[in-house]
Amino acid sequence: MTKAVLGIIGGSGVYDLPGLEDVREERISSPFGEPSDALRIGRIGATKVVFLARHGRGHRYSPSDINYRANVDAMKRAGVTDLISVSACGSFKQEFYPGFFVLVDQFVDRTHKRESSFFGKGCVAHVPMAHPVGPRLQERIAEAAKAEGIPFSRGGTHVTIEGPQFSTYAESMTYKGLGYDVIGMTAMPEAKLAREAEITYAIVAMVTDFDCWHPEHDEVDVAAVVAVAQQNAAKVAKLIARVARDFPAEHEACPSGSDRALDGAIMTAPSARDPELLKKLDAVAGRVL
Ligand SMILES: CSC[C@H]1O[C@H](OP(=O)(O)O)[C@H](O)[C@@H]1O
Ligand SMILES: Nc1ncnc2[nH]cnc12
Repeated sequence: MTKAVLGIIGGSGVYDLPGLEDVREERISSPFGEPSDALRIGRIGATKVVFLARHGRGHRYSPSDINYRANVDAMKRAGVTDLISVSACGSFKQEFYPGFFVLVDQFVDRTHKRESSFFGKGCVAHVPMAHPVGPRLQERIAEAAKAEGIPFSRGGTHVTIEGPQFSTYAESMTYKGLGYDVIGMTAMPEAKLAREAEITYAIVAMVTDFDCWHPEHDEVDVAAVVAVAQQNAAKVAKLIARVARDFPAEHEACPSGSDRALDGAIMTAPSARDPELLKKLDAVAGRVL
């Protein structure tokens, strides 16, 4: 039995988690580098909750500069079993308007400048990613959104671009034509790393704009994103508080196998493994190493 600990990574406009009680700050150092900020560790109801501002407080890190590995590793070290990512995104669908929450369950990774695995030379692993979002965790978010009267939809594909620039019109039309639902700059490699760390992952994609494809809306800019993200912050806090209050004491087994993702995933023979890398993997892969 594993005690459930809920992790929250807050994105643009979400640098704190109102409602978190008995809070202490902890700077967790990771062998993969510096997390974006100190973890804020507290509780909501009976659930232990660990909050991290993805870009750091004051929004210091651009999507390409965030140390995603350190962030996820720090969450793992803090005991997080279930991770909810809160992320601002552009929309490719008329019905996903600014203020709407999309509980996406698929990702297309178009990033190219980020460390996207804890594993590598001296310890090679391949985890399954077909179903990157934990359906039970997502169900809990959906139930909470319903109870709080927040307009949301379940399912959808998120394309993660490198940024930091927003997309060109041609890119935007291409993603829309491919049937993608929303666009952001941070969901990948976060979701991949959570899977490698055997943390169940779900994402609340908060629509802030229509990117630049929509004939009746101005192209996206930071002011528009920030204005909507700030309006959404209170809704997000209510949503997370509800999820946390209703969270089970013990981690629920994930139907996608996220909590057992490393079973059989490591290819490198024990005799060929690099002891230095194994040391760094103590938290992420300690269960199987
Ligand atoms: C401020 S606009 C672009 C920025 O906002 C989103 O951040 P996050 O996913 O952390 O909420 C987007 O991915 C970009 O990083
Ligand atoms: N249109 C957009 N493209 C990429 N990231 C975003 N974050 C918020 N809106 C976005």
